Amino acid sequence: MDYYTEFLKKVEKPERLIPIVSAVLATTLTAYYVKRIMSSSKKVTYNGAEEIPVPDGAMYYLGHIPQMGSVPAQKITEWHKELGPILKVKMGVQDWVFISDPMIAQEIMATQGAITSGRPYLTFGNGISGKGDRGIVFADYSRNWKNARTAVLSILAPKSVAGFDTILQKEAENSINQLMEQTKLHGEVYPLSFIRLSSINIILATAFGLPGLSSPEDPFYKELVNMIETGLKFTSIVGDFSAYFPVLSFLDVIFRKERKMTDFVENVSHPMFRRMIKQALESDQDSLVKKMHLIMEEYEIDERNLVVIMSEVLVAGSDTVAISASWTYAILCHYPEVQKNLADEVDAFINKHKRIPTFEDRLELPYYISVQKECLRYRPPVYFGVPRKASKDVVYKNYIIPEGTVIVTNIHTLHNDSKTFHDADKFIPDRFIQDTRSMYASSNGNVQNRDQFVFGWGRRICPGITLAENELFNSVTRVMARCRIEPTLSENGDKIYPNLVDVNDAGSTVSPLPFKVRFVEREDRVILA
Ligand code: HEM
Repeated sequence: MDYYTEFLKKVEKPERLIPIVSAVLATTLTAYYVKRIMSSSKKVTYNGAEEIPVPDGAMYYLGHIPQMGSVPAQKITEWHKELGPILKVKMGVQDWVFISDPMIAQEIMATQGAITSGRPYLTFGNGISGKGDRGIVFADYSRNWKNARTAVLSILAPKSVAGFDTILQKEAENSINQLMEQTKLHGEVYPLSFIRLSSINIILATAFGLPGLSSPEDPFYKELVNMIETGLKFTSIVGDFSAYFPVLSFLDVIFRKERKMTDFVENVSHPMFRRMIKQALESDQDSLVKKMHLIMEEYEIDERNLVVIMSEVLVAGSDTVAISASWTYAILCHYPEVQKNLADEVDAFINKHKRIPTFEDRLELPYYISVQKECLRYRPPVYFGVPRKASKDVVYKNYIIPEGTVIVTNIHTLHNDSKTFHDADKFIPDRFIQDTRSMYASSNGNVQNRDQFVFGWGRRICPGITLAENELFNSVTRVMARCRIEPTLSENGDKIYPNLVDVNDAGSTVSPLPFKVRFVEREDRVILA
């Protein structure tokens, strides 16, 4: 928004815009002619290749961006309905290929993964924070990325995550206590900040071996949230517009884009992570940092790379889970009968085993498994995942996806496709009742039987699936054991339910609009706590 604010200040004095507008026009025209000359000379042709369908109305240089509205995935879903499961959209000067069919996604993103596992260049992720091919999330498909990923997987793989069970259970318990306390104190609670606190605490504990923070008011929590939000802003289209509209890159100089990003990285974010890594190494607790430290030399990870990897793990691993849990609570609030079934299932487990279930016991809770999968399907926390880039020309049937094209699976379309999910627009809690596979197993298994698409594909599939699944399991089953999620009440006593229709699309994540609910202690609970 900084850029906009500064831009608007200039708009208030239109005469100051004249040089900018003239430069845009001049550069745009030059770019147009250069591009025409280049595209006529550089075009690679394949005999018999068909054009990938392109929606109408692309504007010169802006492409389809002006048509996309505040939730681009919804527009792309409309285009898929009209043009089929694979289409090409102009994002500024970049070509993005969108895929809405699981079989096609599997073929392109996984089977042909050797040439589709790159990431597009982003000024912040690649040029400034991860410069020198460091990091994991934004790093291009390279030896450095492979080393970083192997190191991260050594602690996020299912067996390693089991070692964090106690921490995960304690955090879930703390979070529920806070949600219930807030409800008692204020009559209602806005759950996202408490859930977010819990998911940040889990990363602090597992990745850094650091103690959890007790409240969203904690200054360090606020620092971390600011760090996460600023990083996300810098990687969004608004924050990095010259990646999409290179002709406007001179505005970066005016708005000091790179300078701001560098200041943030060198003076705020990296120093903070260096401090956290130092604390982690001095702590008695086991952690991802300690494990990484031991294998850094073997995997050629230098000190700056460790800082980048750890900052990306914190960002990738906290908001995604918090938003998934928020959606789950928002949805369950609308379905008291589903809450009742979940509570009955958890109660039956507690009566039988005289303890609360843990993730290891998940097979005894098939209804919970189904409901959680359905919540992720019905309202996924991400629509585009993390975009990929073709590192060579990709051939799919009669189509060619040229080298350098950005490739995205549109989870919004895929989850709303009635060929993949019957009555896709309905919340059907027992949709997955026959399928108790873990999300990890389902995401990595045969695509024909796959029921999870939110974690991506192939070589770059999310390495945090089991941690995410474990966190959600502990939180949701514990909430159901202890309380009911109820709507808030207006002054007249009318019930106010969370909005499940409109979303807050932040680019990398899609969360519910801010909502309040009540976590009301169940009088018929079978645990006392
Ligand atoms: C519900 C929660 C989560 C969702 C929906 C999610 C989703 C995703 C998606 C779609 C990708 C891109 C995959 C691709 O390119 O095909 C990804 C990558 C990644 N995720 Fe997650 N994620 C979640 C939780 C986590 C957690 C808990 C962690 C770690 C603590 C994590 C760490 C990462 C990392 C490091 C990458 C980059 C992998 C790479 O580029 O090789 N994620 N995630």
